[in-house]
Amino acid sequence: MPLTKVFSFPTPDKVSLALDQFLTQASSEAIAQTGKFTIAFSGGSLPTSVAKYLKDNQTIDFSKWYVFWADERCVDYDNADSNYKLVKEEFLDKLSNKIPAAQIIPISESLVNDSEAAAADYQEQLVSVFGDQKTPVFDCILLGIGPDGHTCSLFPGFPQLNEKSKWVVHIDDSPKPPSSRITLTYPVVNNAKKVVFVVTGAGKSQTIKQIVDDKDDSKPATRVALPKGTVYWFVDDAAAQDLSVVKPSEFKL
Ligand SMILES: O=C(O)[C@H](O)[C@@H](O)[C@H](O)[C@H](O)COP(=O)(O)O
Repeated sequence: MPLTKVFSFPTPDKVSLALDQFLTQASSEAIAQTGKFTIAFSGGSLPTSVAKYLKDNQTIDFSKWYVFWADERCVDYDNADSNYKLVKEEFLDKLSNKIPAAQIIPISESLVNDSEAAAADYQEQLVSVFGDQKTPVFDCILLGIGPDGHTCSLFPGFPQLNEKSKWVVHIDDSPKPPSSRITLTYPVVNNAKKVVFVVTGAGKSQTIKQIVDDKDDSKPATRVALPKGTVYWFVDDAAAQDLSVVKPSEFKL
C-alpha cells in the first residue's frame, strides 16, 4: 500500500524550515547510499518555498546534487515564465556554484520552439544520469498542485496522463499558460523514492481534501502513488484546513 504522510505547519515559513530539515536528511541518506542526490523541481510557488532556508544550508554536500525539472515551460531561459530561471534565481544562484554546472540539467534552450524535440532531448538527459536500462529512480521529486489538481504539467483529462512508457512528454495546449511545456510522466514520478507536495494557502484546501481524503482520481495529483516510496505533503495549516486525516502534531521524519 503506497504510503502518504501529511505534515502541516502553522505558517509557510515553518513549511520552508521543515523542508530544509527534510532535504538535509534525504540528501545525506542518498549520498551515503549512491554517491549522489537526484532531485526534480516544479515551478510556480514551490521554488521560493523550498529555497527559503535550503539556499543557506551549510550541512548538505551540494556537490553531489543532480538538479532536474519535473516540468518546464518551452520558453527561453531569460523568460519570466521559465521554471529554470525561477529555480536559478531563487536557489541555484545563491549556492555560489556548489552544484557543478554539468549537474544542473534544464530543458535545452535551443529546442524550446519544438516541444516534442525538447521532451525527447530531456529524456536523453535523464538517460545520461540514470542510464537507459530502467526507469529513473529519483531520490526526490518536488511537486505543486493547481486548483484543478494538476501536478507537473499533467492536467485533468489530458492524454499525457495515459503515457506508460516515455519518461518525458510534451504538451502544446496546456490550460495553464504558457501552452507549450515538457513534463515528467507517471512512470517516472511514481518510481521515485520520495515525492514531496509543497502547498500553502487556503486557496488549495479543497483541492488537497479531494486528493488526500477523497482520493478523487480525476485529479492528476491523486494518481501520484509510490509503490516503492513515500508521498509527503508539506503544507501550512491554511492549506490543510479541510483535511480530515490525522496530521502529525509535529514533524518527524
Ligand atoms: O510549471 C508549472 O506550472 C508547475 O510545475 C505547476 O505544476 C505548479 O506546480 C502548479 O501549477 C502549482 O503552482 P502554484 O504553486 O504557483 O500554485
